Amino acid sequence: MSKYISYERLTSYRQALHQIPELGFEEVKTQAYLLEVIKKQQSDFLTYTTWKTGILVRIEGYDPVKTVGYRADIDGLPMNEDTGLSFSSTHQGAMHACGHDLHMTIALGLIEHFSRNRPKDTLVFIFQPAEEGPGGAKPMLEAAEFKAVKPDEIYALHIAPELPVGTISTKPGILFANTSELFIDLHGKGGHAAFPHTAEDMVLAASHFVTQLQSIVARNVSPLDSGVVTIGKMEAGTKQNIIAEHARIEGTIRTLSLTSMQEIKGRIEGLLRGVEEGFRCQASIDYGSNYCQVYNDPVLTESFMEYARGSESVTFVEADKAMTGEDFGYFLEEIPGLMFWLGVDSEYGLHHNKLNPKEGALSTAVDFMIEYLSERVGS
Ligand SMILES: CC(=O)N[C@@H](CCC[C@H](N)C(=O)O)C(=O)O
Repeated sequence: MSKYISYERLTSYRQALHQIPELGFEEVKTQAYLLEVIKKQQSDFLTYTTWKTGILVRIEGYDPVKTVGYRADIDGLPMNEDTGLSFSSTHQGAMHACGHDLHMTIALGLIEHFSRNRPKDTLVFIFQPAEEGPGGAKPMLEAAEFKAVKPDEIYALHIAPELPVGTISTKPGILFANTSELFIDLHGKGGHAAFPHTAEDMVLAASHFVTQLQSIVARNVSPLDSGVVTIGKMEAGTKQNIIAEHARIEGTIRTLSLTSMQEIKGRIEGLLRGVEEGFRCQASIDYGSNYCQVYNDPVLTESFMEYARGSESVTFVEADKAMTGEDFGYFLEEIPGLMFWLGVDSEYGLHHNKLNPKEGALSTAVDFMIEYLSERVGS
């Protein structure tokens, strides 16, 4: 139960949004739903603009000297939901498996509160598309629509399935890693399964390459540093009795420093040259989109943590760094602020097709952020 907003309304927003997950920059129904709720607020001091499939909502303070921002990401992931929930995704091949349905709902709850309780300073709520890829934060920051409402400080949260409901967690400095997507194509001469000596097998080449990749973090990244190279998708061949002429490997690289990112990319390119030579094929590499680290402003974060420790609405736990990526890092490059984890207690984690966050976390986040933002903007 929320102290400030109807819990039934919060869960109805969340369940409606959960049913219509859309991929990055395709969030058309999501944007329409959010606009429908925003337009219902009937506030004289609330205005909004759209940018691509995103929305910027401004609640003008009654005596403003600064603007405080709150960002929610709005896209889903390309996967089939397997939760069995009555409000499961109605979009085949798409799911809110990273909690953005909760992120949006919490922002709607905050908008509802502050559009009825006018703050002294101005608030801006940012519904940002394409966090999972190709990245909406960077182009949004460059857009005139964003520059017109650019906040002086900014906040965001991310659900944490492993933390209990009622808990929030963060730390000053680096919270999330630098990321780079990774797309590799291998092309060779295909052929008949019965005549392997006349062809170059891209299934075999790709398999060797993926195995070799594991040596990079184990043997090339300092044990005192951190790195991740994960391959999440591999496709090759067309039929069981045809030697594959093409393989595609898709993954992601995560590091805590840009130097390690460059080193890992250099090693991947070196190993690929070996695969080209060893398996008589041609390789191409595309790094897709890259996100900078999420670096929480030390001063704001220390004061946020002190506030959270004294709050009756939450239990605060200091966080460790995580190798997750978030394009909220681009907002933090330009605007002081922070991101924090919100406990949602799900047996299955982020990016799992059975992820099932507990909805009680909506009240925790809405109540805590109403109280914290009220401190920041005055009432
Ligand atoms: C919080 C979270 O899960 N974020 C995503 C961000 C995706 C980054 C990029 N598209 C990539 O895959 O490298 C994550 O996977 O950490």
